[in-house]
Amino acid sequence: MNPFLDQFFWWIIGGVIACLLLATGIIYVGNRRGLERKAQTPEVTPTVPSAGTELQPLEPETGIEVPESAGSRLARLRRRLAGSNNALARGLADLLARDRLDEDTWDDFEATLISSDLGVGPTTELVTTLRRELSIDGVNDSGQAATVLRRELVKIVDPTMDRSLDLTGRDGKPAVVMVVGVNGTGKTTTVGKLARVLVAENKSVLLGAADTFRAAAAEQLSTWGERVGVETVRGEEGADPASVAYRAVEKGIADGVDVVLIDTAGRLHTKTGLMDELGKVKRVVEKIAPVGEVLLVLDATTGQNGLVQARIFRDVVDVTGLVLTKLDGSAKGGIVVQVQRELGVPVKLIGLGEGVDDLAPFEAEGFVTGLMGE
Ligand SMILES: Nc1nc2c(ncn2[C@@H]2O[C@H](COP(=O)(O)OP(=O)(O)OP(=O)(O)O)[C@@H](O)[C@H]2O)c(=O)[nH]1
Repeated sequence: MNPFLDQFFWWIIGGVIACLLLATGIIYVGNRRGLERKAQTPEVTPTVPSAGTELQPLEPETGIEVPESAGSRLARLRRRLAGSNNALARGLADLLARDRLDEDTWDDFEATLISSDLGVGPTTELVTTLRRELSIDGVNDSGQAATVLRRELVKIVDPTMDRSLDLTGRDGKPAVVMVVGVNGTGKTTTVGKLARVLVAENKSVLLGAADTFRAAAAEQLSTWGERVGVETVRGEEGADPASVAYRAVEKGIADGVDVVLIDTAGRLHTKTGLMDELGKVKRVVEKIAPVGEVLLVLDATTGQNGLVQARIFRDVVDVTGLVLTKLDGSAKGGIVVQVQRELGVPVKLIGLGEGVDDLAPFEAEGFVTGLMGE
């Protein structure tokens, strides 16, 4: 063969092999990046609604979800609370089904209430009142006892407390709601769920990701917002949370939104520096708009520890309302009474699951129905 053609032939072969190697390399690197991205993707609150949650319709043109309407959400969550298979409901039902209310029954009854985190004080008070009421009326029948118990429980949960959220902005400025609490109690999830509730009520909302401590938190919050067409103001990781909160409220004022919801970083109530930082976030925001609500998120499953946290948060940021999360499947609902008494602040919202619309306003009657498993 002509040596020139021979050389040309080998150049072509070499070129083809080089191209193949290059292509394989590109595919390999691409796949690796994809896998790495997947591994780094923050743990976002599940987008799959929990059992019983109706699928949310999408607005066809924007891809934005339309949150569940208030009526349907409340009916569904009431059913969940009432039907929740919690130990207290079972315990009370079991006691009330007994033929006679003797001393042993009362002791078991007291133990059941204490194990639900109702606290020794409220339990003793409740049992004393019940025994007195039942003996005055000569009731020894479990059906009637249930009626009296229900009434007394509602009384100690206190239906007279004002549980409405202050969502009226002052001087034409947006209402500002700050959400605080220790790590992992459900702050970001609550802010996301609350944004959905407000959007469903036709309010314009802006989110402030003042949790600059955990990079994934801002991402998680933005995801919640994007799903319902709500913007999120974010800062760099490690940025001053007070400045992010300030910028969010500033933008909220400029955009004329109804409500700015500020998510803050989870912090241990025992860390003085972090608690001071939280006080600063509130003070800085209040330079431009009053903070109408400071919601303290407590995990219902943490029991007594929740009380200790609540006291310290109250002292630092003047808590105006409590959000009790993870009440689904928790037998510790009695904590509602203790924490309200301790702080003199009402439980305003309850979290009843990981589903996107599993947040309900708290109301004494419905809650007691749930406790009694009715
Ligand atoms: N079962 C149940 N899980 C909940 C509820 N609310 C929140 N969670 C879950 O609790 C976990 C923590 O929620 P987050 O919202 O990330 O908590 P956070 O307080 O913002 O966490 P940090 O930013 O680390 O302080 C998530 O897995 C949520 O899905 C609830 O009402 N019920």
